[in-house]
Amino acid sequence: MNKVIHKINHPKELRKLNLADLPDLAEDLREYILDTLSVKPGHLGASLGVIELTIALHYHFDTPNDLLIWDVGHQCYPHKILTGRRDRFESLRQKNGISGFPAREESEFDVFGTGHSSTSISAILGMATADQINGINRKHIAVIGDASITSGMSLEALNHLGSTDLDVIVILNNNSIGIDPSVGGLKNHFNQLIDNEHSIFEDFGLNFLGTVDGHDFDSLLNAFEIANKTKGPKVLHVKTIKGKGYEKAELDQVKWHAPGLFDKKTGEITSVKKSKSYQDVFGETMFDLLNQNDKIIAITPAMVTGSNLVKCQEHFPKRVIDVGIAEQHAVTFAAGLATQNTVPYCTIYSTFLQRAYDQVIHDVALQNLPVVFCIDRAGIVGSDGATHHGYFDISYLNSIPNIIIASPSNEKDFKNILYTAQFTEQPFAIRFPKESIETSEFTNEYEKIKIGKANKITEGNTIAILATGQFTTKIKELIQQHNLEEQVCLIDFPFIKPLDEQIIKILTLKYNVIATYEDGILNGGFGDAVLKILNQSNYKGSFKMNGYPDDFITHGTIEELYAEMELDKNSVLKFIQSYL
Ligand SMILES: Cc1ncc(C[n+]2csc(CCOP(=O)(O)OP(=O)(O)O)c2C)c(N)n1
Ligand SMILES: CC(=O)[C@@H](O)[C@H](O)COP(=O)(O)O
Ligand SMILES: [Mg+2]
Repeated sequence: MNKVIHKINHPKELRKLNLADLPDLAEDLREYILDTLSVKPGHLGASLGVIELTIALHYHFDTPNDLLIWDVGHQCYPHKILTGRRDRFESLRQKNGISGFPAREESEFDVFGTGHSSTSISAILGMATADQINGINRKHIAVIGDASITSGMSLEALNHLGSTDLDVIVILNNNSIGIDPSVGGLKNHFNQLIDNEHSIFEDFGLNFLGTVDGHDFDSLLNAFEIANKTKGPKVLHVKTIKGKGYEKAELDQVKWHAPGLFDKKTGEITSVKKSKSYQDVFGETMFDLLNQNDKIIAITPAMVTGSNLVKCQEHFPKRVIDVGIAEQHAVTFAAGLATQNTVPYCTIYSTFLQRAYDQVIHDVALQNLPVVFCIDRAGIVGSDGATHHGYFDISYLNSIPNIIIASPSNEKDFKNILYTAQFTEQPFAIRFPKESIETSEFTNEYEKIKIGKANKITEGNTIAILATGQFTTKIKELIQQHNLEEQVCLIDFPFIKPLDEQIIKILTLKYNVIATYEDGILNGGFGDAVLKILNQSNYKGSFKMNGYPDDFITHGTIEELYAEMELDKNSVLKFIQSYL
């Protein structure tokens, strides 16, 4: 307990340390983060890379009065530990524990909630503008990574910032990598940035303060002194190493971005892979499709590994394109591809696709272009929490004309839907969760699936349940486990749009109880679409919609969060039994 880290409950105490104590504090922080993350999985590499930077920032600036924002926020663990959350750090990303990202409701030091990249410069500029209007004089600092600063929002904010006289400090934390190796023309520019050479930042109208070693306290603190004396908006280029101080994490920065459970001593990653996942099926199938049809092009906005496209990219380097953290660009880039006799599969996590909503409408659906959207992490994602759950994609896509929305519940359907999508002449969205998948015999004989058709799984007489995606799987297992085949009529909807209206109308003639299950927010979702048909059919029975409430869902395990929303298997069973 006599370590330096145990003396710091607030940056005020940090600022009392001698400069010579800071390396020891950095060592303590590194060990503490490694010890914790080895048993409580989270984002490791980025946090290890900013330990010295974090200490120097809280040492030099008067936080929380001076405002500090961490872009993406996955690198905020040293920040959280130094700002009064050391003893809660072991609850990281767990239910009722601290979030894995900065969160305003969690601490006055978390001045802006992050999780999606490239928001920090816009937000800090907003804060600095407000302070100028309110006559408040303090420092405004945004820390943003080399991949995140190339995103559209960041460039929009830099352009605006350059037109102001605000004393904002943008710290570019350049470790030359995103989750995967960063891409784009600016990467080389950043890596060639040295002190007195012209930089792109001056073109934006910003002061460029030069390049410093982000692991050297003297260089950092000296640079902050210069920043304080430099009027107007400025950029400091800080070079860091992702995973700094833990050899395995430095050597394999992609894997150690978020390694899961690991043995700190041996560096062995001990997380056990569960059964086959939707992501496994997606990666396998995309490989087949790219192999079968040389017009197919897979696009990912900086999530090659997360979207399971590494093998595809190795084999088809010209047709698996990482556009960087640029979801809006990814969608309209796909739209352009679709106009010229190629078949784009635009692969974006549900939560990140939110950033490209207008592009889906204006550039794809309005022109009825055949872009295939592979929407991964649809539904609850677990410990990443509210900023990363795929809540809204059913709702936000359901209201767009021309678009097909598919939601497969098993391996065979998933493969055949991905296969079928290449032949359709309109926008085609396929959503799938971060879950294990119901495997099916598949002889690699792909076949076209009938779009819009629902499938009857069981023919029970008492209650009709209409489900989609992973809820069909869950409920099918429940019916089998509890021998409810006679009571429950389960209908699987591999397509949410167009909806199989005919089967719904037939159900209204036979069942007094109809229910829907979907892994998405109920506002404007699958259940709402079914309700519209029931109303048109003048259905008099009882109808119950099951899905996410009109709220934001926090972090925890997927099972815990579904139990909280009464969408876990026990709750579904109770629901069914209440009608028997
Ligand atoms: C809008 C958005 N797209 C994608 C992601 C997924 N993501 C999280 S961290 C990351 C890479 C960030 O790289 P960089 O900005 O260089 O920061 P570093 O991890 O190197 O500190 C990505 C793509 C995200 N959080 N937000
Ligand atoms: C910080 C960030 O946004 C990504 O690292 C995200 O957490 C990836 O999610 P998966 O772990 O589900 O790929
Ligand atoms: Mg980086």
